[in-house]
Amino acid sequence: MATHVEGRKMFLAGEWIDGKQWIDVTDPQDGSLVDRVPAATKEDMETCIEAAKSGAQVAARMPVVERMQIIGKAADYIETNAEHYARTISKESSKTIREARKEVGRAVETLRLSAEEARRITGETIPFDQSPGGIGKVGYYRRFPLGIIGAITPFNDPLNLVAHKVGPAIASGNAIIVKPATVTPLSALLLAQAFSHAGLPEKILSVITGRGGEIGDVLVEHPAVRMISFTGGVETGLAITKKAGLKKVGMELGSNSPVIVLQDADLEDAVASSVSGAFWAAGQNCLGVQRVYIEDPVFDLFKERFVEQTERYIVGDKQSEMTDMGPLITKKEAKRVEGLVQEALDKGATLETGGERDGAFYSPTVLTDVPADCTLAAEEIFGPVVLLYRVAGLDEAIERANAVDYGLQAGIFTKNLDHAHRAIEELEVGGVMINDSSDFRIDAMPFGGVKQSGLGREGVKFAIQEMTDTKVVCFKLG
Ligand SMILES: NC(=O)c1ccc[n+]([C@@H]2O[C@H](COP(=O)([O-])OP(=O)(O)OC[C@H]3O[C@@H](n4cnc5c(N)ncnc54)[C@H](O)[C@@H]3O)[C@@H](O)[C@H]2O)c1
Ligand SMILES: O=C[C@H](O)CS(=O)(=O)O
Repeated sequence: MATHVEGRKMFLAGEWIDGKQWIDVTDPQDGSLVDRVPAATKEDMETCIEAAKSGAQVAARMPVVERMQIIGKAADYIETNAEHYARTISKESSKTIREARKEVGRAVETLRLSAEEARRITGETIPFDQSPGGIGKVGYYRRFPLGIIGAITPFNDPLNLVAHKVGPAIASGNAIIVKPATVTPLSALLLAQAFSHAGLPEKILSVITGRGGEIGDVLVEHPAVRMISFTGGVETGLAITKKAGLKKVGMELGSNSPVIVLQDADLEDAVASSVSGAFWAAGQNCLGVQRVYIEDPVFDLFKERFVEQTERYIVGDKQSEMTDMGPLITKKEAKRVEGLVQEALDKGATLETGGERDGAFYSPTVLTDVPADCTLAAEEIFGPVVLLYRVAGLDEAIERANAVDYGLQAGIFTKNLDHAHRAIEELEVGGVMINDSSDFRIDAMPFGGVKQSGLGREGVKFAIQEMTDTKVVCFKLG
């Protein structure tokens, strides 16, 4: 039943603003109307940026203790209202209520880390007399906020990945303008609500809802915006970097994550971890396990156990405590994934399980014998599909794992330390998980990819470094 909704307001520079036009936010599992948000105009974005100019001055002058208190209060607010936040994530996105609750917990952690790291934004003294010209001089450097951060975020983690930008920005004395994913804006608006409740001064934070290209370009191209912090697909990332001009860009992009399972692995552990990593958030996970390279002697047993566990997944109503996996974000996305699988089957791949679509739902799918020229072998699937490959040994596994344009994170299951260290050295990724799948992250660790998976690093302390510049000070002694 369509619920009557008043429509949310967007958060422009500390004020809740109605829209002149609206965008429906619908539940991907049944198309029901969840809420409406304003369709911001280019003029709204211009207004936002103008307000952020003074917001940036206020933010930079905020004492660290005040930043810590406000961020901490926002975290408390979310924690107190955790179930409401989780229900909102689960209704507007693909996540089951269980997955959504975990995201809320992580967002609280991300904010608490941001409050902590606000007190650790330090510089250091530099011994200038290490050079002849520096004799009689002393000095140091400090870190200063960039000013205005533009943040553009994806649909799949609609709260925590916004917190990963807003928390560090405020901790480091910046103003920040968030353009959340068009299809999942509600969680970002709830984050703004938490900061509004926490007493964040006006004009420091804006959450402006609307379509990416229309208002995104204004944010990306405006010279007063000193960094674009983007999380999303590589095509969008490339479009943004071409338009951004002379400003910092942080790019957290796509992947096609590999996992290696050697014959000495704890097979049950490898299966359980890889199944979870493959189907979390219906595979709409930048760290999702997409390719598994299994050493020949254990391939058949691994495949048998992997398919068994996959077929136990309960797919259905996101709001049910029993459900393991929900829908993709739209029926169109489910059809895209269906087409990728069909292409592989047409080219000779074997369907071990799954391969069925029902509206926006696509069943957890396992393929083997996938030819190298299939799109899903090299590109990001971003859906609940995983490819199993038989390999002769570690050499072949590493070579094939690296043979794609992405490089976010990888996993390897082995008890052999030499093999683990070889994987650490030779896998072309931003993170290697030993005896875990690629799908592992804590919010404090440096996070990001190489090759087409991104530029720069997030993870609270590392995002703060990206969102600040050093300033050197030198005193010539009398
Ligand atoms: N590396 C990471 O940390 C990470 C995390 C989550 C998701 N992702 C990636 O994000 C992708 C899925 O998310 P998505 O479908 O929301 O990505 P997307 O690129 O379609 O959209 C991301 C954001 O960009 C906006 N946007 C779209 N076109 C734009 C334009 N021309 N100018 C400015 N903004 C524009 C969208 O409105 C949205 O807010 C996947 O590739 C996934 O791997 C990466
Ligand atoms: O989709 C990619 C996310 O960044 C992975 S996580 O949810 O932050 O672990």
